[in-house]
Amino acid sequence: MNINQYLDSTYLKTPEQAGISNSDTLDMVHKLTQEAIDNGIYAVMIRPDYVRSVRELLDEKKSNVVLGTVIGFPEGIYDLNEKLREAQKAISDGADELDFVVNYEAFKKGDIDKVKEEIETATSIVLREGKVVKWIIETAALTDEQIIEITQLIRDIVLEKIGEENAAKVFIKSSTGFYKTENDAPNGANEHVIKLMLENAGSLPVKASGGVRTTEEAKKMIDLGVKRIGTSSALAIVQGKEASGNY
Ligand SMILES: O=C[C@H](O)COP(=O)(O)O
Repeated sequence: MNINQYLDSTYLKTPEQAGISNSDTLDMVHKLTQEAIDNGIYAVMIRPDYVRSVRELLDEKKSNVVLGTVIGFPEGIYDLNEKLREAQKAISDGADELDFVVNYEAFKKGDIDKVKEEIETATSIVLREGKVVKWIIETAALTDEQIIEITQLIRDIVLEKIGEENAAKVFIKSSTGFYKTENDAPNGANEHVIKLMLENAGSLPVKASGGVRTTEEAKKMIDLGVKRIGTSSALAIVQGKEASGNY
């Protein structure tokens, strides 16, 4: 098992969240990218603001590290047009993969038509551009029943409306890593929620993200059947070190 090829190495904090300047954030993102190049990590996952610059760096280094970004991050509540504008810009800036936060608040309120529309429309557009799409469902905000229901909803839209031949390019992803739970309870990927997702995703691949910190945890996720892991501890994972999140 080559764990490195399962990893999306992420840096998703805004300068304000990290308490650093925009240019220091850009330096962090470039450092993350160079580490991915040097360690054969599959992808880097960064905020849309930095896509163009990282594309230039990857092209300059003739690297085939995949470039991913996040859309509607982290709350998922932007309306569809705003998400599509952000996605189109990210694609024209050079992103290969787009991780959308699903409007899980609308889903929880029962506004299923709104959620269906964004999944179907955005997925079609991203696939038409030849890119990969991932839907972040934010498991920590959902009950088990809701995790099952939204996983099945994404699966059914893809299989029935988009086409099974595209299923491998549409991931269902667990978490943003930014959701605040009461008492700082774990808010990301864990065996229980990942199993629920895998059992209900059909032929769609699952990406585990949020709180994956060690090589052992990463291996566990791969053994369960995930096809990708999003983590801000990618370097520690490939080096077999304990981490509290490199970034
Ligand atoms: O999409 C990936 C997540 O933001 C990673 O979360 P993490 O910082 O807990 O590893």
